[in-house]
This record gives sequence, structure tokens and C-alpha cells, in this order.
Amino acid sequence: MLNKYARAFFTRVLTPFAALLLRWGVSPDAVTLVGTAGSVAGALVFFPRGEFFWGTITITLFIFSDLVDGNMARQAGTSNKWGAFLDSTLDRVADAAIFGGLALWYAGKGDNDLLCAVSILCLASGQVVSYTKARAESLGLPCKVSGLVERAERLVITLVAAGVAGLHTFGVSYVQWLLPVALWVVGVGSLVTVLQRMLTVRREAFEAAALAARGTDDARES
Ligand SMILES: CCCCCCCC/C=C\CCCCCCCC(=O)OC[C@H](COP(=O)(O)OP(=O)(O)OC[C@H]1O[C@@H](n2ccc(N)nc2=O)[C@H](O)[C@@H]1O)OC(=O)CCCCCCC/C=C\CCCCCCCC
Ligand SMILES: O=P([O-])([O-])O[C@@H]1[C@@H](O)[C@H](O)[C@@H](O)[C@H](O)[C@@H]1O
Ligand SMILES: [Mg+2]
Ligand SMILES: [Mg+2]
Repeated sequence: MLNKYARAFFTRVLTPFAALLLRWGVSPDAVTLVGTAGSVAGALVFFPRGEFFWGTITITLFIFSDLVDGNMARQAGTSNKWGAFLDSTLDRVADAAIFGGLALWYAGKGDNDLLCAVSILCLASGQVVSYTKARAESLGLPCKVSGLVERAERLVITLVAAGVAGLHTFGVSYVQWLLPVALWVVGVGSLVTVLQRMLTVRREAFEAAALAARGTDDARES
């Protein structure tokens, strides 16, 4: 949903910045790499220590690189399969660090086995959501459904909740409950998304097989 509705807005806002980076000689690949390194560092330095506010601020600053890199590649006319592969692969690395960082907090000082398990569920199910589409596309099937919770939703829900929950450190009360709720929403939502995509790909696979069988029959008859 966010991918569909917010992308146009962010493209308009980030285009001048992307153009400036290109003028400075920065490449889209460099932005992808630095953005990922920053997101991973923010997640693994701050989240395992329970510093959710600063972790979220750092990750948010770097994660927008994921919108800038493609924008730069399109402006420069250099979008290519390597860039698409690098972008998607490093997205998985950043996602693993974010939910891994939260799991480490709950496994350690956060001392909550259930929320540690829910963070791992978010990590694993989010990766499977992405895998369903990647594998379907590699088999020539379009996977024509985005599903309930795409990557942008997973990140926005988690980061807004973590950022606000982190205000607890500055004395704001009644905000810590937001992060557990967000993790449950993302974990269960991602499972639903996996199911939605699997059912869509199953239908697409059977339709493709039926079409191929009809083609063979037609060829035999003529
Ligand atoms: C009180 C609290 C207030 C909080 C307010 C928070 C407001 C934030 C609200 C909304 C943020 C909305 C984010 C919207 C996301 C937009 C949707 C979207 O576009 O998502 C997808 C993208 C990028 O996807 P992708 O990488 O696939 O696209 P690209 O454009 O890069 O194109 C890829 C192609 O480009 C080519 N290419 C790429 C790279 C390369 N090197 N070479 C290439 O050639 C190639 O062809 C590729 O195929 O983005 C995301 O998924 C990232 C989502 C970002 C989410 C930000 C989350 C931040 C949210 C909240 C932070 C809150 C902080 C709160 C602090 C609270 C304190 C009180
Ligand atoms: O499938 P999903 O994980 O929700 O979202 C995906 C991103 O995570 C991936 O990195 C991108 O390349 C895909 O185009 C798609 O947007
Ligand atoms: Mg990107
Ligand atoms: Mg990306």
C-alpha cells in the first residue's frame, strides 16, 4: 500500500537530493552500500542496548537511501539487473539487522522470551515474504499480489513504534507498549502476506500449466 501511494511523493521530494549526489559523482551502488551499512550499524549498536530512540533515528536517516539509490539510477539512466540484485539483497541484510537487534534486546536485558520469539518471527517471515516474490519471478510467474504487509509497512510500523517507545528513556510514560504491539502486527501480518502470495503463485502456476497444456493440444490437432 505504502509502496503504491507514498512512492510518488517520496520520488518528488528526493529527486533534487538524488540529482545533487549524482552531480557530486556519487554512484547509486555507493548509496546502496552506505545506506545498508548505516542501517545495520544503527540497529546492532543501539537496539540490543534498548536505545530505541537513537537506534530509530540512525536507521531512519540511512534507510531512506533505499529510495534514493533507485531514483539516482533512473535519473542517470543506469538502472540495471546488478543494481536491482544489489538493492534487494542488501535490503534483506538491513531487515535482518533491525529485527535481529530487537531480538537481541529481548534475549538479553529486555528479558522477554516471548517478544524475542516474536522479533525472530518478524525477521524470518519478512525474509520469506520477499523470497516468495523473488522465487516466483525466477520461475517466470508474476506473483501479482503485494499482500497485506510489504517491506515499507514492516519498516514504518516497526520504526515508528520503536522511535516512540524509545521516548520512555526521556521520561515519557505509557509508550513502551507500542513496540510489542507493532512486533505482533508485523509478525502476524507478514505470515498472512506469505499465505496471500503463496495462494496467488499457486493459481498462477496452475493457470500457466493449463495454458501450456492447451498449447500442446492445439499443436497436436493442427
Ligand atoms: C511521532 C512519530 C512520527 C513519525 C513520523 C514518521 C513519518 C514517516 C512516515 C512515512 C514514511 C513512509 C516511507 C514510505 C516508503 C515509501 C514506499 C516505498 O517506495 O517503499 C519501497 C522503497 C524502496 O524500494 P526499492 O529499493 O525497491 O526501490 P528503488 O526506488 O530503489 O528502485 C529499485 C530499482 O532501482 C535500480 N537500482 C537500485 C539501486 C542501485 N544501486 N542500482 C540500481 O540500478 C534497480 O533497477 C532496482 O530494481 O523503500 C523502502 O522500502 C524503504 C522504506 C523506508 C521506510 C522509512 C521508515 C521510516 C519511518 C519512520 C521513522 C519514524 C521515526 C520516528 C521517530 C519517533 C520519534 C518521536
Ligand atoms: O516483497 P517485499 O519484501 O515486501 O518488498 C520487496 C523489497 O523488500 C525488495 O527489496 C524489493 O526489491 C522488491 O521490489 C519489493 O518491494
Ligand atoms: Mg532502493
Ligand atoms: Mg530496496
